[in-house]
Amino acid sequence: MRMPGIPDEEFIREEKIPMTKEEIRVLALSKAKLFEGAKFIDVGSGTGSVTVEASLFVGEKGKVWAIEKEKEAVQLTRKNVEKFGLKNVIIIEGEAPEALDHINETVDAIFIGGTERLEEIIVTADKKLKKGGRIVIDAILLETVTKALSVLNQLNYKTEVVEVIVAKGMKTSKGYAMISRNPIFIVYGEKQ
Ligand SMILES: C[S@@+](CC[C@H](N)C(=O)[O-])C[C@H]1O[C@@H](n2cnc3c(N)ncnc32)[C@H](O)[C@@H]1O
Repeated sequence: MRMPGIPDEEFIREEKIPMTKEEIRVLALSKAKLFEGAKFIDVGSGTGSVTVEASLFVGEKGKVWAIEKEKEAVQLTRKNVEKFGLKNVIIIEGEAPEALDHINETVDAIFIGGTERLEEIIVTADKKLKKGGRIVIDAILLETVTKALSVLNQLNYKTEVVEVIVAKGMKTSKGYAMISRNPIFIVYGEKQ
């Protein structure tokens, strides 16, 4: 088991594919309440950074599905999964919610970083989630936050939202300058 918090520099990156930043991954996976042996779905895997962190944390007895609709991002997820030598990851090229139908097991937590068609994704994700499991959504837009909360509340989830504002120190000749990371919202709900 490896705790989340891999430095961003350790991932293979591509400029046009956005990555969930290290500090946000740590918080989001903590809100997902992952544990060793857990089953986890990453919707909109992008670079694969969340998939990689989750895979290392749940370990060999756990399982991670990475869903991504863009071919280039799928390839990047695959490169990072290979770089970290992960054997418990299944990559699904396709668009959620339909791509979720390729998963024939119930899981312990679902992370949604790709928020196109969010409402439909949450409703389908709910059917794949065990009771007591969590759906965690990263959002930049206020509208995404209100939509996520509204759908989760309609499904009777116990919901929370946090706004995360992080600044990371950059070493300069005069000392450390704190450079802001984009603020982000993490919405999460627990299935009752
Ligand atoms: C903000 S990025 C995710 C970043 C990712 N967590 C990472 O760390 O690299 C959003 C990704 O979700 C994908 N996406 C958006 N909506 C999707 C959907 N409905 N189904 C599958 N992928 C989706 C986009 O193609 C994009 O790669």
